[in-house]
Amino acid sequence: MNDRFIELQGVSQSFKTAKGQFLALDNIDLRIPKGDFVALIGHSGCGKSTLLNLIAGLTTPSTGVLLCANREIQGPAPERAVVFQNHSLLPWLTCYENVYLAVERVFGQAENRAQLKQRTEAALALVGLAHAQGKRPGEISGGMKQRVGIARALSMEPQVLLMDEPFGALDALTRAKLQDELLEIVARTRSTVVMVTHDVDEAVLLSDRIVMMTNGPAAHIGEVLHVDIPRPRKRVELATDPEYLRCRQAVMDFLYTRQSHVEKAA
Ligand SMILES: Nc1ncnc2c1ncn2[C@@H]1O[C@H](COP(=O)(O)OP(=O)(O)OP(=O)(O)O)[C@@H](O)[C@H]1O
Repeated sequence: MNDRFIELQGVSQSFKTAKGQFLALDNIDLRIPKGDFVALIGHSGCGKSTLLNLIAGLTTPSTGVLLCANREIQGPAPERAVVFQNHSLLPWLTCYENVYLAVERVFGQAENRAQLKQRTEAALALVGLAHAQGKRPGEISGGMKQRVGIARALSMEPQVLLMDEPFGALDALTRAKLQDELLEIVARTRSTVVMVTHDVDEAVLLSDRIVMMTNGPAAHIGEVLHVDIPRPRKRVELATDPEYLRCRQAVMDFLYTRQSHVEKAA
């Protein structure tokens, strides 16, 4: 197994603000093995999205280097697909067309229309939306929209799935259902996943490792917790699982005892 599939070496990120330079992330070193599910957790404003955007290649670090599969990350690429909290679908296109657009961009040069159609339909079927492919985003629920976003990301056959609070805007029941679906999809696709979340239970349920970030400014990685719960994981059984409870307690302790939140202005 490639235990440094994604690697961050001495990564810092500062932003220019009206009050001068603001150091958001300070000297982050992190290795993510291929096939791992990693959650980034920390208080609001600590720099989770900043870190995810760097891995996505949407921004470049002020100092340090990021690598994916031994190559420097120098911009966005289909090998690293991103799912945002607000799905970011094009409202005038159907679910099918939203996914097809991504499929065409990645595979359009090499494949014919029938193959692209097959990829699009397979991605929508993977998230249980075969029946809704002709609907527009305005005609489906928030959970369905988020599924289309996930289908669009998976349709590109990314090596890495980057998710920024993908279920943050959903009600608790829909969220639980999508978490369970994501567990199944990731088991099938063996994707490497990096997910930003505020939710301790979500982090423990889904992850192999939980990267716990200190409060900013100059946030860094406080601790990395390994979650040794065998898969497949069943949420109902986990409620009394000693390893689940241990991990949950460790994250709560980090967040609410060792990093209790103090708002700091940027
Ligand atoms: N483009 C920018 N310019 C200036 N400051 C920024 C910029 N982007 C982020 N920041 C600052 O960097 C810090 C980290 O922001 P970031 O959005 O990464 O935090 P987060 O942990 O994802 O927060 P949340 O959980 O609330 O989404 C914050 O203080 C934020 O104000």
